[in-house]
Amino acid sequence: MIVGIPKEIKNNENRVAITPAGVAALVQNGHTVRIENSAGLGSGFTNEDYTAVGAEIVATAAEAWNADMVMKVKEPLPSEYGFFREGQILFTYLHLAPEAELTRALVEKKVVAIAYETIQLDNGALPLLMPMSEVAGRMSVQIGAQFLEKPYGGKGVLLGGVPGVQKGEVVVIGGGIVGTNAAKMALGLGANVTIIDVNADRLRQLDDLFQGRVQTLMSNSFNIANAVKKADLLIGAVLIPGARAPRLVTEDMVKTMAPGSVIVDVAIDQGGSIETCDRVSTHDNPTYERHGVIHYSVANMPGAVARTSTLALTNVTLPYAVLLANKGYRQAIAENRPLSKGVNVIDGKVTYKAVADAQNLPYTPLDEALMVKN
Ligand SMILES: NC(=O)C1=CN([C@@H]2O[C@H](COP(=O)(O)OP(=O)(O)OC[C@H]3O[C@@H](n4cnc5c(N)ncnc54)[C@H](O)[C@@H]3O)[C@@H](O)[C@H]2O)C=CC1
Ligand SMILES: CC(=O)C(=O)O
Repeated sequence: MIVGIPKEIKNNENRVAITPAGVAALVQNGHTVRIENSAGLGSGFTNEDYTAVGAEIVATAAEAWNADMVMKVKEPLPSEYGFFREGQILFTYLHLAPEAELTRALVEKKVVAIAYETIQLDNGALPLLMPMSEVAGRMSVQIGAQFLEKPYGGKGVLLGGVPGVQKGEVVVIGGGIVGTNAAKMALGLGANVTIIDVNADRLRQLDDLFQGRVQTLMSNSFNIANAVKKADLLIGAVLIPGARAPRLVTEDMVKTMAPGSVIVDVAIDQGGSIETCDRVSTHDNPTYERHGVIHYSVANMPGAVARTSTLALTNVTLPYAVLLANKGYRQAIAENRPLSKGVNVIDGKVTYKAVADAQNLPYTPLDEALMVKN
């Protein structure tokens, strides 16, 4: 199989979908890997690092997209839709729920669109989302701490306080991977931390994990309103896999926050969990203000720490890429249930229910979509 690796084009997206170790594994399995010129530089990998293990370097995006399987990091942008072709495997983060235009293009071009973020183990874990959620969760606190500083427009609060002075209040909504990693960092800085989740068992686990050093709260609008009011730093970290993020923090709640407080809505890639996070921001221009509160809603946070993120991401994507390349998508998804959950669009049909529901499109179960072709 020919595997294509285009250079990422999203704002400040410095990650790349494959490392030299990944190229070596695919080449050893008899595949051809085409990498767009300088695609790895943002993560510290040169063309020579790739050619040394058998990759071909191609000059243009069109040549990298001319492949049986295209591996990327972020969702394709409109300038890339023209490269799609029928039956091509696209293996990347897609976050289709808030992306009507991209979903339409994948359906129309009959791409086999496999989303990293919906590959799911039988225990519910999302193994290809997890490492980037670890990164973004950890980053959310360092970013929040920076924007709380006066020169960055914040209220001038040090999250850890100092002896004799109140600590900062960090409120995290969603106690999964992002939320847990945010809490670890916030506790490390010495802040007071509250985690809100809808899953009572998860709250129990978090209480055990942090040995009572975080305040856990059940997610409901009463508890959220009270917590948001006192937050110096509010972090949005909820997820319902594949679905548009639930809007849990209303504009009225944001109005109760003190001026110069900071919101980091990590869940913006699924449409955002805070009503006033009404746009996706970029690393170039990451913040905007609503009701005196600084809002940060960058959808590719890990792209800023690309070396760490590329290594962490490709550790988990490579085994699935090798499986897809060796067996072809039909056999690979028939044999591997977690991988089959990653299939969002196939043969012009939306096969992930939460995506179909979010887009008001017909939903076709994967078995049915595959049967039609047989
Ligand atoms: N902006 C960025 O650069 C990045 C964004 N993300 C995004 O961060 C979000 C969170 O990801 P993970 O932590 O990996 O997900 P996760 O599945 O590990 O955790 C989500 C948590 O949200 C909770 N939840 C669901 N509905 C809720 C509600 N109504 N109230 C309170 N809690 C609720 C769940 O019980 C779960 O504990 C996702 O949208 C993910 O795509 C992840 C990495 C990078
Ligand atoms: C998860 C995701 O969308 C990212 O790492 O950019």
